[in-house]
Amino acid sequence: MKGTRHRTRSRVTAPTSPEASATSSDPEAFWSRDAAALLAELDSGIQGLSSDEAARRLKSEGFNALDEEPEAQVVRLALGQFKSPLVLILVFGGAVSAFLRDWLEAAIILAVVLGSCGLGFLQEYRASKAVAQLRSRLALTVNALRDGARRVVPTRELVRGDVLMLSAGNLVPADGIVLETRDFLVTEASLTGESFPVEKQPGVLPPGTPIAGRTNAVYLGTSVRSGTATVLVVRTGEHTAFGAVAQRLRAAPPETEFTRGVQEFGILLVRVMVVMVLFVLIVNQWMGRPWIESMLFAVALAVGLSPELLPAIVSVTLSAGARRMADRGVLVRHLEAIENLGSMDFLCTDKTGTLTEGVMTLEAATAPDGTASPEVLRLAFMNAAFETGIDNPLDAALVAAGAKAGLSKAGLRKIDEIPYDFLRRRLTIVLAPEAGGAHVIVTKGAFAQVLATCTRVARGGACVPLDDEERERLDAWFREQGSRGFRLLALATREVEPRSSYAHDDEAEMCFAGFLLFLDPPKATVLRTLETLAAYGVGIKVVTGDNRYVAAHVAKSVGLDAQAMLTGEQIGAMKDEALWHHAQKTVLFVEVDPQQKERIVRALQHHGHAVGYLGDGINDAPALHAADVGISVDGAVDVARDSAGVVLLRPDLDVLCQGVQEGRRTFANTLKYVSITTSANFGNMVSMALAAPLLPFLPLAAKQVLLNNFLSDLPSIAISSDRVDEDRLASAQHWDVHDLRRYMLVFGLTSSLFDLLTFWLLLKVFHASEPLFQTSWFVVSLLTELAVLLVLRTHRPAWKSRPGTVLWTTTLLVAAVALALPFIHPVASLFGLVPLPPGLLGAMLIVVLAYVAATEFAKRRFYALPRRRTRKRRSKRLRAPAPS
Ligand SMILES: Nc1ncnc2c1ncn2[C@@H]1O[C@H](COP(=O)(O)OP(=O)(O)OP(=O)(O)O)[C@@H](O)[C@H]1O
Ligand SMILES: [Mg+2]
Repeated sequence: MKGTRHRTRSRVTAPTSPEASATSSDPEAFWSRDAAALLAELDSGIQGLSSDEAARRLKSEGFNALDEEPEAQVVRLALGQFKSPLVLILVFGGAVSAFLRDWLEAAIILAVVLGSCGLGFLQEYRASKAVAQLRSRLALTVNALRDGARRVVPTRELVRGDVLMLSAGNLVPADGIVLETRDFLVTEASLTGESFPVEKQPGVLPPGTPIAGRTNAVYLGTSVRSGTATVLVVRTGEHTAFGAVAQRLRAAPPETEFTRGVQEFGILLVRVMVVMVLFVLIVNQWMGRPWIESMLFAVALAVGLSPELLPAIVSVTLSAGARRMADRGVLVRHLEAIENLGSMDFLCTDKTGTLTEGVMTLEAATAPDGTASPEVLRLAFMNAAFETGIDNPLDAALVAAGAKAGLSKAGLRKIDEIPYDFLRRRLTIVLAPEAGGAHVIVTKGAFAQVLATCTRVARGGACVPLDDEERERLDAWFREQGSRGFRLLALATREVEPRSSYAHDDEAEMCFAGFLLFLDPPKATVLRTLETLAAYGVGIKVVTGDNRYVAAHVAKSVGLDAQAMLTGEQIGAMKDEALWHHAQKTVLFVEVDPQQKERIVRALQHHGHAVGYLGDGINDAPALHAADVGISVDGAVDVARDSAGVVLLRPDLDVLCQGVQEGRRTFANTLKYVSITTSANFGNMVSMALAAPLLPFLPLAAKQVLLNNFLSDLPSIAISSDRVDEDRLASAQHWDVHDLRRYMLVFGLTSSLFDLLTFWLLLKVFHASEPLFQTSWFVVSLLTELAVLLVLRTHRPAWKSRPGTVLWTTTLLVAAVALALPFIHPVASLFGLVPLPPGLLGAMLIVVLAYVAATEFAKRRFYALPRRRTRKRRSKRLRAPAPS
């Protein structure tokens, strides 16, 4: 199932030909133009625009954004309310009444249609507003040159002619041409489908170059994998290559397990409805009733069965959940993510910043033998201070420690930089004295990866050959410090003859200079949080690029089993089948690269688990994307935040526990609405269909059906804020249409049984006339629908679970209206209701009470039974075929 979803997504993001639209909207093919000419044409310069000019352009060109105009959104939402065939049927019914000059009937139908559409619209509109507001709190920014200085500018406010500085982890915010690059690799999978990063360099290309070959241009929707670049913005917003595609994408949002569940369920309902409506129509015809009246009745029935507020309820419930989560510091970017958060049963997490504080301090800079070394500190400081890649806590700690020791960049010049990447796991800076002289290559990085470049080792101020014995000694020291909880980097250097540029193969024949020891202690609260998550049935797995020793130390100190470990090397050697098997049992995945992080997530999903992934780096992006719910933190790089469905405003796992709870609560309430209203409606349908041939008249007039339906919907809306029992929050929940069908049958038919009893009482005992019969049933069916809501909202005995305040107050209110309506004069006669004699009313109330008791009993049986069944279904899930 997960596989399908992913396929949908990747298809959605890999359009066939953005090419055509890109060239047709702008024939000038900017990749074939000289950078200087483009700058001149866009009236810009290497220093960027002035802020006045940028403001002027923003006014005339519009925002650099692909979102819909607010007005268009309102119209789409409003029209969406009439999309349902049921509403159309109803409108048709109203038109027929009008044609027959039955103005009152027509007006009532129209009022009900507008009433429920209006209600649906209002709720959905508020929900979408809330989501938009939440999203805007995560607005992206970019470094741009304005007034000749580097400024942080919201990407929405970029205009043609802006000059940007992009670095690893950034999302490319517009289309443009690169003016200057440094090992600048861009992932363009969203545009070209190519998953390997492409290197970009300034240049001029033939106009006919296809988009995948335009190595001098960058495009909105792609992301920077490594290195840095200066970029001139040439096209923004809808004029970008991605903009043209995004128009098409908006029509088809990605399908999730949740939306698919809702759809499947809708189809089931439509089927039941068609059968019943036909049955009613045929029977009424056969009994020779006036056809207009019976058609209106059938139509009203159809409307009655459909949970027409479902879309509104789902979005209201989810957005109410989203708002509550936002108050607790969890921002939801896609509403469906809430449901997925609630169903998550494995959480994979990065180490730094989630399990640990994420604020590194440099504890020591040592020579290879472990003695303190100011020279190693100096070199490490230079490496970190000249580095221009993504901001990271290791480099920040080195810069801070160096500054504290009085070091500065003065007197040195950077010749070149070989940026950090997740496969090499090292970062190289080439330095030279301002005054001139030999170049020094300074490399720092993960121990094994730095040692691999070394053939010599520093000893007593000189470099001596590195033999096996010395390697063994270094390794032993590294292991020892790691197990003590130190995060460790190695440093190596080499002097070379001056050259203008350097490449990867210059990281060779280096001299091992020493170690850098950092401390990043585990968070104080993590232990408790992990225990809470475990109590919720969420298993924790740590997935880190860091080395096994320090990872094991951290894992142990937060109470995880550090024995169950797999290394990146082992995973690399494993076939997928083997990984499926091992991933479940492993707690600690160490020394893994970004692709392996993704493989681990997929391996867990293969067994039917709903997997959450918590991470903050570019190296986490593929895994975040693959996970059922990607979770990132506010300070994360753009790419990670953009791949995530949920963003934690505080980098604190405790917030996450609350998020899981909130997700489960939201999901439980949505499910309550769906299961309760459909079983109640289903019961009513069956009763009416059966009653049609048995009764001398229609059990309810069409307008009464509609009013009844409208009134019973009111408390349903309050379900979104209902309380949820503790025991329902204790385990992950899944959408299950089979269960729903069974639910609908059991409780629907229970209600039908009592409806038939009511019919019998009314006809045979009270010999009720048509208006009296209809009024009684109007009141009874409304009261039973309300009562059943209070019974079925909990798995416990109804009296042992308190409903939410809004829910019980609206329920009482509507019940009062139901009882009073037949006595309120003009309204009652408008809807054909008559006052009920006390004896009849009493009898009806007894029926309602008996019905409530029966439902309570049926509920007990229903939830007592399925324990065995649940386990069976779960194991079926486990055996589900492989997602690919
Ligand atoms: N700026 C840097 N300079 C040099 N080496 C680095 C730098 N950043 C990371 N490394 C090395 O690469 C290793 C892997 O880092 P990476 O950021 O890929 O891990 P991660 O999976 O994000 O780990 P974590 O779980 O700690 O966040 C680090 O342990 C470190 O040895
Ligand atoms: Mg990380």
